[in-house]
Amino acid sequence: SPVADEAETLQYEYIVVGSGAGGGPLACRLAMAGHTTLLIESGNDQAGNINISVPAYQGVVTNDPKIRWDMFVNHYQNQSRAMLDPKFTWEVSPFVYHVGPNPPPGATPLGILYPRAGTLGGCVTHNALIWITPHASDWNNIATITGDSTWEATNMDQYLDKVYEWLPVKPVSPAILLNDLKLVQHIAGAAEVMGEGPPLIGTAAALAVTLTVDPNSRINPNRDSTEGLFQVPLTMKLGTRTSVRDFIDNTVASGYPLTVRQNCHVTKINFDTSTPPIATGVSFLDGNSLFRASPLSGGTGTPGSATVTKEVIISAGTYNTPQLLKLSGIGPAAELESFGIPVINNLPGIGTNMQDRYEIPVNVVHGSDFSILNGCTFDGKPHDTCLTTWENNPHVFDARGTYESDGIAAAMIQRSNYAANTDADLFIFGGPVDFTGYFPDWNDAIVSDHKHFTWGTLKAHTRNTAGTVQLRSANALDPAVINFNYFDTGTTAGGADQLDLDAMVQGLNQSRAAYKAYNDYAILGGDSFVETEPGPSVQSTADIENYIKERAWGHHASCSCPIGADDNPNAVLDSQFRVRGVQNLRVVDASVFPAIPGVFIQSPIMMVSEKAADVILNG
Ligand SMILES: Cc1cc2nc3c(=O)[nH]c(=O)nc-3n(C[C@H](O)[C@H](O)[C@H](O)COP(=O)(O)OP(=O)(O)OC[C@H]3O[C@@H](n4cnc5c(N)ncnc54)[C@H](O)[C@@H]3O)c2cc1C
Repeated sequence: SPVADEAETLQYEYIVVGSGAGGGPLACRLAMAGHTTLLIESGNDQAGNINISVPAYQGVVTNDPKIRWDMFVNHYQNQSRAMLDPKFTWEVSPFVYHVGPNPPPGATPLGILYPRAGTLGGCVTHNALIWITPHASDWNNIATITGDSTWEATNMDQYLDKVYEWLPVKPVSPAILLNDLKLVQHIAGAAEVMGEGPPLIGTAAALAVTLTVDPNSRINPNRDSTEGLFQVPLTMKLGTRTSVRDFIDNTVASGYPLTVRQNCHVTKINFDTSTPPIATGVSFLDGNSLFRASPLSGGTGTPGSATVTKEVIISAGTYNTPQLLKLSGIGPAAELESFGIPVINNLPGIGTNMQDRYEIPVNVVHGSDFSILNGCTFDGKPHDTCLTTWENNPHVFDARGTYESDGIAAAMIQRSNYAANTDADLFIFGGPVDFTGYFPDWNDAIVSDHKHFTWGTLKAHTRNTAGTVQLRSANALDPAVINFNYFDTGTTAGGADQLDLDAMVQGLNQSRAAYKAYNDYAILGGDSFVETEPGPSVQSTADIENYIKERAWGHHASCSCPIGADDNPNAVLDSQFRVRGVQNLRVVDASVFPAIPGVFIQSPIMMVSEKAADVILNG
């Protein structure tokens, strides 16, 4: 990259801030169309880092100091209530944490860890690789709200085709999963409660067929409402994570006019003084790991700036995009003024409407190990024989073994009795891990032994729109203050909180039913287990509800700069991603959705990224 004292001469047609699911593909498309494009990324490219490549290291990679941003969020603003969650975390000294009650004297309460990635490719470089495409209703809803028919699902389908031009998707081979008969027994139990009970004789063969059933099927007209047991498609190629960062690297290597400026944190969008104001470029700080959520932070960086002849596009993610807009003078006037930030445009919706899914596990512990995890230490050391197997074998006949899986074996997809429409709204994933959500070193805890199994419910189309992103200070290197305002402290109109809770209870009960059905397949030889989460004492609906309210988490935060109708004062963007009230400025990432889409979020974000490229290039 050019050095800082040349920065004043940096000029491009487009600047894209943030290289994740939203910004990465868009920057590539703009450059592939021949436009000089500057893609600015606070982190750097981790090419060659084994943690980003091995699918089974999806937990490990979230803890890699070169990549991770430790964001802490509030599920509840009332701290006594928040501390009921055993995942509640305290800071003992910088980046040294205490998790749970009884912190050491002087520790500072932080909240709940929300892993984020500051690296090329953004959170897609550290995520769990799961690829589930959105529901048609997600797109049709945006078309209805905005009156822009290009958002209709039938039109959006072309953008999925565009994503598949560069993104390979492949499920874990059933052969790898079916080697472990105890695992097979759990999958058989789930198949039974989903009404697909495999015959007792030939169970493994019957399940092998089930595990080829694609939840993203584009030939099933009823796909969005189809229930059952499914394979889990992953963004990988030849048993290796492949994703947005590969698209970016390939675009640069192909000679398109894409400049990636790494280790560069954008602090402000610059505007001229016309009416309406026109975005002219950005100010930034060059330096490694500057953002203070990075455990490697501490530097102050070298200032610089760049200008555009066409547009600035902000793709810094659900938390950082509203923060950057506010720091630049676009946002709720009172909040900006309280930090001494001159108001360019009073847009009250920025940093509001934030949404997430709710997730909750039912975990059990067996007396003996899952054999699929034999030799897997998840630490990259020489004794990690699963890594050796993954490294030393080509991707033929499933020879790379367990590590070409992300640890999730299968998923029950179900429509709860509380869904707002016909879409299946529960995704209940199962695997041989002890997963209870995110907290420091969660990646070690989930595999600290090889005896646990998790069925985890993920609730799609949640109704809570009460999340906020607010400035902590006027310093761009300070993380924002994030409040989700869960359940009864959030959206309650029409019983919204209770409907989400009811659906979660149903998912939890369905998980327990799958464990019960496990026993019907004892012929496979799996040993017995004891429930560890929520645990045998949590049985009444009231107790289950309390458990969910205390411990639920999410990891698809979105909707904090929503697209909306022209007459909606809280709409931040128009239907073409343009920030209202200013010119030459768009937002393209997880924050653009008015309502949280689909079941997993990376696919709708990448489809939005492809749509934005089309809108920008073709009007
Ligand atoms: C642990 C975990 C697992 C997940 N697993 C899955 C999964 O399996 N499937 C799925 O669909 N979704 C998953 N997700 C969610 C999904 O990966 C993210 O929601 C998605 O990547 C968000 O995309 P984005 O473009 O909005 O933001 P990001 O991917 O976060 O990208 C934003 C980028 O902007 C950069 N940036 C931010 N601020 C600045 C600035 N001021 N200057 C310069 N650069 C900046 C950041 O470094 C980052 O690279 C997971 C999330 C987590 C936390």
